[in-house]
Amino acid sequence: MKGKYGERCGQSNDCCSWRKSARGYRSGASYLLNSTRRRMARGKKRKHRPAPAARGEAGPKKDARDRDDGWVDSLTNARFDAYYKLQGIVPDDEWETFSKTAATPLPVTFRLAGSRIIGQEINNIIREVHIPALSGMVVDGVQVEPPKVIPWYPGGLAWQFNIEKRVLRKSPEIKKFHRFLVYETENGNISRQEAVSMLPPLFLDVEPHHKVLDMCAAPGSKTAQLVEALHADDLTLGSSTPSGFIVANDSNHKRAQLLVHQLARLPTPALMVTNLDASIMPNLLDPQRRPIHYDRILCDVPCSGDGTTRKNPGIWKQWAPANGIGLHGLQVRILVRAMKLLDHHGRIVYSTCSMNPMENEAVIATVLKSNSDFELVDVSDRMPDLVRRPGMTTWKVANQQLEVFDSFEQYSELTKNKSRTKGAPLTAGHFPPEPKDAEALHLERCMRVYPHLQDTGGFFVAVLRKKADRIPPPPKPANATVKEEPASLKRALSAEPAVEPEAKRPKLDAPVDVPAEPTTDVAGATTAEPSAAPTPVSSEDNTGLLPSKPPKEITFSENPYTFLGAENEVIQECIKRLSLLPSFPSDRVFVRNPTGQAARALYMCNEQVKTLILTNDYQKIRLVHAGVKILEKQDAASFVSFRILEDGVAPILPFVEPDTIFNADLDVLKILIMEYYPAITKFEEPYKTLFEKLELGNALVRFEATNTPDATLTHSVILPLWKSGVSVCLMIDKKSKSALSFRVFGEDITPLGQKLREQAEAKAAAAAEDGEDAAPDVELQDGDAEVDMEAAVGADVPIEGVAPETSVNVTVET
Ligand SMILES: C[S@@+](CC[C@H](N)C(=O)[O-])C[C@H]1O[C@@H](n2cnc3c(N)ncnc32)[C@H](O)[C@@H]1O
Repeated sequence: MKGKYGERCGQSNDCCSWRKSARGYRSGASYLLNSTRRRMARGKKRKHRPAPAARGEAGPKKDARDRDDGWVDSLTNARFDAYYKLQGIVPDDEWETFSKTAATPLPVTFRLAGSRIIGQEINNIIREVHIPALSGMVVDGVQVEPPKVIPWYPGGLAWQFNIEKRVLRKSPEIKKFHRFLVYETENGNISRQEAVSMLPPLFLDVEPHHKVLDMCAAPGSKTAQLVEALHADDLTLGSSTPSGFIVANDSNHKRAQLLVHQLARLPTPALMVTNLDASIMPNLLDPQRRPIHYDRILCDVPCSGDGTTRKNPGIWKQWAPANGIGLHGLQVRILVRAMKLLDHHGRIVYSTCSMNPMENEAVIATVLKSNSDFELVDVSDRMPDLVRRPGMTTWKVANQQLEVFDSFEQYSELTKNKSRTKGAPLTAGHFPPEPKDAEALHLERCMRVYPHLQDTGGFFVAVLRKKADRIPPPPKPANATVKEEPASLKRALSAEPAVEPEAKRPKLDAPVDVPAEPTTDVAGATTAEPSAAPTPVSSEDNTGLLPSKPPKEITFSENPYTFLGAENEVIQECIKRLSLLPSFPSDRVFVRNPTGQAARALYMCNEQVKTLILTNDYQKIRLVHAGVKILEKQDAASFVSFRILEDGVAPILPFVEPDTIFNADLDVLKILIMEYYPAITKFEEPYKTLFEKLELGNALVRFEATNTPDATLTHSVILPLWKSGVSVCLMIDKKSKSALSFRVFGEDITPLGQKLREQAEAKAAAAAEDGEDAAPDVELQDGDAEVDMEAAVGADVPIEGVAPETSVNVTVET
């Protein structure tokens, strides 16, 4: 949140408020409104507190943006009000509701993620088990609203839930629902995401064969939706290999790593994660060294985030007109670069969580005026249940002091003798188009969503594509060499005239018409071996607000990507030991370490990602991740073998000799869930003998769909197992186990679940003895689940070095 505006967009849970816990980034799994309420309450307290001077204290050092004025008052900001009233973003008679809603906490929203089968199953559990249990409930005299389906989200797969911690503490049914949500979120089957943030990927219409670029992707909630769309044909996520791919990019290295971490919940061989400045995103090359053009590009750009005040009350304090003005330049450059990278028949979705026309329509108008090949797509017939307002066709341009300028010429005239104007300087691009131009641009085709329309955050979405009559006929057969782009093209978006004359461009705003172009050739390495020194990605500050400082992160120290090849002896060994079919795509398996040896983990990617890795220098494209980890070396006491990781089951399954997968029943599953390493003697026949006869090492076990009085498995699942001398171990992540346990047995019967229950019971008993109300159940909030589970597992030393892995998701047989 601190510092760069480019990183501050306020998409809260799915974006900037993912906080770092002791072990890493918190997962955002809290389903309570308490933290927001707490912050808001703190804001309210401050409001009534006398000023430090009045209390005889030295006041805090003031932030540069609220130094001058007294515009800010906890959950309101008079300048925000004045600015948006000036813009007339809502009719006068709606202002009150708009502004009140923008200052109240946001309801919790989530969507079913991952695969169709599991998504549907979990949705059914919500509908059939939890909604009835939560309906008609009254806590402390207050009627509790059960979760509601978000009406515009396809398939009824997204929900909204308004619940306070106070209420949760008092109701076992809500506690149970809360825990269910936490587990399924940890497991990647539910994504807690702000409702409006779900919109851009829906309008992008990604299909499994598409080449997709997500330019500003971290922390990745929208990329996750794109991954799901790419795998739309799968019943289980990852059970097919899409022919398309996704390049997910973020210029902030830490956030790019966070993106990798988040996307591990949705393992796909079709993913690449890069760490580049999107405004100068280099071309990836195909094997003929032609630039790749994408079918779909998402530009969810860094923004001031003033649509997220309901989740980030801090925005009230920081809000100032200069924020949007300063970001405009970077936003234009990112979108211009996207237009350059788009395939003729492709589409771009541009989005912000800001309501400011400077960051929205002014950006769209600027890029459309500079490139008449593009147009806004009319999507008004899509998602009819989504209440929205059309884009603004004109707006007011005001500086930090809310002085309004009629035109860029007037502004230039008034400021020409001033060596420095206060706040970010204005450019011609900030001003609305002439009415006649505005009509041709169809800015009304943009979409605006305001908080009060359907109890959400504020959001902006625009869909762009090339005009049909500007799409050139298909090219002649490709020439093997790439023609160097003429210098003029390197400087400008296209042959279109510049947006504004160079002389008029204020120095602090990066030029919109001359986006810094990368060199076309980023190729070079044909293997994963490093071939070039790390290249700085940008000399610009990525906030777009201030003159550039040297970028902090110019080094790149990722391991190379080395494809092993079918002849590799480790691959041969894996094929033999894991009973893989001859069709197993050995040529798409790679390792990531400096030596190129199959030392620990093996990864798999699809054909397209492989080609891109081999054709482009991974260092120059700053490739931080690709594909999915499928196999990992397991050092057992008597032998060393690779085992199939949980994430690897779906991609490997089509290549496993079917007869080697054995069936077991839910009693077996129960034992495998209740204990980490149950002794073989604990199983009834015929499984005891079956496990005894099983070869040491990796195995796959199938549990068929079953309905018994105590347990329900709605679809068949295949899970990895490890057989050691005297025990067997279900090799799935502890969170996956808990979630599976909840789904099948109705409660968490894992060792950790048992421990948490005992703790809760002990607390309740102690409280009862002291004559207090029953203590709350152990709560799993942001990050807590991870830490608790880790602690519990730490006590359970694995037999023969078999450690539960950290990946997620169960695999469904298709
Ligand atoms: C609005 S957030 C993206 C949210 C993301 N799409 C999601 O749904 O989770 C904007 C992101 O842009 C990144 N960013 C800022 N400047 C950038 C640039 N020049 N190029 C690429 N990414 C940039 C920030 O690090 C931040 O993660």
